[in-house]
Amino acid sequence: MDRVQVAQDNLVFCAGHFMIFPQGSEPLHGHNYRVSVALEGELRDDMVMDFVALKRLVKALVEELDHRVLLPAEHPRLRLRIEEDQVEAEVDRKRYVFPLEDVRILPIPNTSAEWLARYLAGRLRARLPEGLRLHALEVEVEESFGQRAIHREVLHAAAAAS
Ligand SMILES: Nc1nc2c(c(=O)[nH]1)N=C([C@H](O)[C@H](O)COP(=O)(O)OP(=O)(O)OP(=O)(O)O)CN2
Repeated sequence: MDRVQVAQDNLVFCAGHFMIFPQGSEPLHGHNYRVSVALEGELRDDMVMDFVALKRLVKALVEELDHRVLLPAEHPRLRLRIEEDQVEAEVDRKRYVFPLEDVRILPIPNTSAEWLARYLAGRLRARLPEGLRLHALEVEVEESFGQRAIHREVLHAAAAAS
């Protein structure tokens, strides 16, 4: 089994967010997130996957999040209301209103680095080309220097065997 990894300087996104903790929510703030992706599997045409194609896929995913405010759709204390081109986000006693085009509403319960890594892994998995012989996929999201979450998925046996 072999492993490839892409972790280039351009696989970054600058985004605003706030974590919602049991005791309250953080102030809105931003990070320059860095993303890296690793794939493990058998060789096909002498590669696990072509770096060029993998970089292109990951870059497209991070660009969707770049320069946006990230809001988790699945947190039980966050109420999101979309009216025309505005999003109102209410958590506890805080209320924000953002232009809809400036936000990404994500299907996750919180915008922790862990959930962002899982979210990106799911998006990437759905876009991987057919026919790769992959065993595992790993996405790392670094929120700030030395502070990162890594999500690893063992891929379905059928995908690995194909
Ligand atoms: N396991 C996790 N812990 C925390 C996460 C996370 O995503 N996963 N996120 C946060 C906050 O979002 C926060 O932005 C990071 O907190 P903190 O390190 O305090 O903030 P800074 O990046 O500004 O770091 P300093 O060292 O204080 O400058 C918290 N925990």
